[in-house]
Amino acid sequence: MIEIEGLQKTFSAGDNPTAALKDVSLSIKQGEIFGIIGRSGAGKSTLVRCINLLERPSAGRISVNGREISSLSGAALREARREIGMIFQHFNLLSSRTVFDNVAFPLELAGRSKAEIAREVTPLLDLVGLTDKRDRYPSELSGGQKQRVGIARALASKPAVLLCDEATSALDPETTKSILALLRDINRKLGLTIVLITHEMPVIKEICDRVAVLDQGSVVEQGTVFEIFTAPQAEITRRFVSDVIDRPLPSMLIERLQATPLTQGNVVLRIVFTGPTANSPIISEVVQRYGVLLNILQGNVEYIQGAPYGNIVVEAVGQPQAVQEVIDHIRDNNLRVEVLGHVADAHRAVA
Ligand SMILES: Nc1ncnc2c1ncn2[C@@H]1O[C@H](COP(=O)(O)OP(=O)(O)OP(=O)(O)O)[C@@H](O)[C@H]1O
Repeated sequence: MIEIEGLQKTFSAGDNPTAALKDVSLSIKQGEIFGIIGRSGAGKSTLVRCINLLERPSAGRISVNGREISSLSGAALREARREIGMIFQHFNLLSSRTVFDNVAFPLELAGRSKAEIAREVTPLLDLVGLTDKRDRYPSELSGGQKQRVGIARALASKPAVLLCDEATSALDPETTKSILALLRDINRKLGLTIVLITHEMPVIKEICDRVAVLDQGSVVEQGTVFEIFTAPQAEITRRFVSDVIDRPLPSMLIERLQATPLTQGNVVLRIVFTGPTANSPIISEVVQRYGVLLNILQGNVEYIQGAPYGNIVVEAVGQPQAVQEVIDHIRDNNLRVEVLGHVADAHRAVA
């Protein structure tokens, strides 16, 4: 649905040009929800604005729904833009127009008759759950309701693609969830391709199918949301992911944790179970086979795209040789295991 090849964007303000995008290539499939995550200044807004040509690329090619848009201008560009809806962090509604008239606005611009407009707008208000607010003004709506108007307005032109520029960043967590659920619903009902940019990993985890990580104008990593969460490669991706799924270690454990082995001590391990390994009975297996006790200090299971991701921290009580065999055994079974440190054996940790 969207093909981006070698996209570059340099802003030349004064003597210091800023390379906002450096050779970005992405391929976004029809019907998927594709997330683009990055820190502030990574180039996310510039990228999404290039997709509908609100910004002109300095180099590279962008095609949307089979049409190369990077070379279009005038009427051809306006026509191509109708295929690309957009919603914004601050909604960008017209304050002097009612909910109905905001949603009707793009249809009025396209010269549609009053009867046609009423026929199109009414089901859209129903879709976003705002039928009872049709005659209200934006100032009378909550943030979540305003974003619902923004979504209905974007859908009025029947776009093939919906671009979401930090669409939930101004909303509280509960409203964010309801807007994300609405976007997922629209994606499924209409088969709409959605590109969502955010700096919030929980948003990616909640609804995206695939994700690209943007850092300093370059895509440093991309993959399915499950791949990115369970096996992040780039350092920045690891940080984004650990903010969401690695619970901080309990302070009582951090205080006891030492970097080097102790003569009378035990090893603290983090074991990560993903996908098919999440249900394997590895803990009871190693306890029986190697005679090492695993005292669970912390544990949780997350569900990412419906697949389990388990993460437990254990204190391994046993002979060093046997503990090493446990680590090797866990690795041989394709689970991730990491030595977090060592603790004295005298007290048992409580999490
Ligand atoms: N119109 C502009 N003129 C000059 N520089 C710009 C312009 N727009 C963006 N930039 C620069 O391009 C870089 C990328 O900015 P961009 O807004 O795309 O980042 P972002 O990832 O969306 O950040 P944020 O999450 O803070 O919105 C930044 O260094 C920014 O200062």
